Amino acid sequence: MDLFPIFLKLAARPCIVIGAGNLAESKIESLRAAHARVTVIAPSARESIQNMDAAGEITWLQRVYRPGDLAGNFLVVAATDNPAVNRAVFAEAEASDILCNAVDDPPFCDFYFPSVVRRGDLQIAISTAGASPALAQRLRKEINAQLPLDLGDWLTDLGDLRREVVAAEPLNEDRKLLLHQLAQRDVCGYDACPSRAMARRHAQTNPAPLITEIPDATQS
Ligand SMILES: C[C@@]1(CC(=O)O)C2=NC(=C\c3[nH]c(c(CCC(=O)O)c3CC(=O)O)Cc3[nH]c(c(CC(=O)O)c3CCC(=O)O)/C=C3\N/C(=C\2)[C@@H](CCC(=O)O)[C@]3(C)CC(=O)O)/[C@H]1CCC(=O)O
Ligand SMILES: NC(=O)c1ccc[n+]([C@@H]2O[C@H](COP(=O)([O-])OP(=O)(O)OC[C@H]3O[C@@H](n4cnc5c(N)ncnc54)[C@H](O)[C@@H]3O)[C@@H](O)[C@H]2O)c1
Repeated sequence: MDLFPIFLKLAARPCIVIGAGNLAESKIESLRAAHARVTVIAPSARESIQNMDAAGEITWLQRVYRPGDLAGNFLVVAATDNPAVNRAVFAEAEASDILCNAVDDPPFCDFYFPSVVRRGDLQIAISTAGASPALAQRLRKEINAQLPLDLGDWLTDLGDLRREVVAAEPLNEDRKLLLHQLAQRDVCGYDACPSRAMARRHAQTNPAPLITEIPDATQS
């Protein structure tokens, strides 16, 4: 199956989860990690989900799903223990052009959840297109064991330094080469960081052109 891999910006987008059990919990957590605005509908909820509601982190509506509940949402996860309900949710989502994942029910999914290794802004998402979730999990564990725990902090510093370089140098081959070099070096947040010093020296040899006003064509 040829799936299209993308990383969605969900911040502040309304997303809805139907069901509030074991499977719903991990989906709610991953939606919240992307700062989605999450509503949960279920007659009963796990304690952790009740706590998120009490803390104002999500909105839990304590009742069964009703047709029409998906209106206004960007994405829905159907995670009840009743396949007929999950499929009714999928049917409403299809009719309303809302992206739907019916957990563990591939024909009723527009998208699948990947297995994810995360270090700050770095995310490695693994998909087997449903062929073997167990393999996706195994690969996650293997990759996770290989990646340093502080990779996310390093990436934050590298990203800050990259923004400095992009502001200081023009878009050309020299700048690209420098950015590849920096991605292989130690980078830290200190101003005296050797990689930052190197980048600043480089900017002197490859300076961005000064932005000048566009001449007014009517004045000659
Ligand atoms: C990646 C992960 C993300 C997540 O769930 O958030 C995920 N499943 C995970 C684990 C896992 N799921 C299952 C097992 C038991 C071992 C096995 O079956 O292999 C294990 C491992 C375990 O739990 O030990 C059972 C299972 N899963 C699906 C079916 C239905 C079917 O195959 O028809 C059944 C049979 C249900 C039954 O028997 O009733 C279907 C889907 N599961 C997916 C995602 C989507 C495709 C992902 C892909 O392959 O790319 C897809 C298509 C739809 C979806 O749900 O999005 C998460 C790993 C988290 C991690 O990293 O640890
Ligand atoms: N838990 C697992 O590891 C696992 C693995 C594979 C498949 N499954 C299947 O996935 C499904 C969900 O699993 P779970 O462990 O999260 O179940 P669960 O029993 O923990 O939670 C089910 C949730 O669905 C809600 N619900 C039931 N009917 C509803 C309705 N009409 N409207 C809204 N909410 C409703 C319940 O209130 C509850 O919050 C089950 O069918 C299960 O067999 C579970």
